[in-house]
Amino acid sequence: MIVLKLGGSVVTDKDRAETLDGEALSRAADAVADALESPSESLAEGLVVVHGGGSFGHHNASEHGVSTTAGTHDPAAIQDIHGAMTTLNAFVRSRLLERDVPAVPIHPFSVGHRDADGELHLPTGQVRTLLEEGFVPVLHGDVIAHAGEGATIVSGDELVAELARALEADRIGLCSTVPGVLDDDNSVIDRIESYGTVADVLGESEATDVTGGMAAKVRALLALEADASIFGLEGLEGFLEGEGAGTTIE
Ligand SMILES: Nc1ncnc2c1ncn2[C@@H]1O[C@H](COP(=O)(O)OP(=O)(O)OP(=O)(O)O)[C@@H](O)[C@H]1O
Ligand SMILES: C=C(C)CCOP(=O)(O)O
Repeated sequence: MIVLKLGGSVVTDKDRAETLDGEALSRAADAVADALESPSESLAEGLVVVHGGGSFGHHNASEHGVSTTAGTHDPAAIQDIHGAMTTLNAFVRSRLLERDVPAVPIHPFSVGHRDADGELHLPTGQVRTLLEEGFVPVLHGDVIAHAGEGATIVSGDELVAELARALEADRIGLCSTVPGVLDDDNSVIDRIESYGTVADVLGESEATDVTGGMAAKVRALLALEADASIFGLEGLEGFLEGEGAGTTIE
């Protein structure tokens, strides 16, 4: 099966609070729908979609001083962040449903937690069952219970890594606004095998982002068994059809 992340920076306008990039979201939804109509070998075993926050969630988290490690005990802050993310989740699912993709929601705040060491625990029995029943589960970066911290942020990238591990994904794709991981000359790096070789070019996101931008993505993906790809919207269709796209993280 395939775990696909639609970056928040792709499906939203990251510079304007709570604003969708409707055109980009439609393009992504079209690519998913087309691929599911004549699925490649790995896609035939199912697709889990995770989306990030973009201009939904990051602004709220930043305003409340909440990150992946700094938590809050304020229920209003949790409502703000979770509410923004569930709103975006409804938009993403409705675009997919309009194209007959059987998208259904899973909200990480309701099912997962971090322990006192910050490690993420995410039950996946419901994801597996929904996949087996022919659905496309759609998860999202969220606020999440955190022992000793109240609640912190879990990024879509962390969820992708956890789902890929637990469900033994065949392929993992992160669709972002960049065509891949870029080197000093802005050329796409083909393959990354270790963090050390690319650490100097990896940075944070250019927009408000509490979860670490490209550096955090590469770190999370390097820890996985299966190869993962980071690519732009133009690479999504090809990736879902089984082709290589953007940067491969081994
Ligand atoms: N070496 C690099 N190559 C490519 N992008 C980089 C690099 N270093 C930093 N970046 C930044 O990382 C961003 C991608 O990370 P970002 O977290 O914004 O993506 P996303 O997953 O699509 O969005 P979100 O986190 O909202 O879901 C790029 O837009 C770019 O600004
Ligand atoms: C900020 C929140 C709530 C979600 C972050 O998810 P990401 O955009 O995948 O990093």
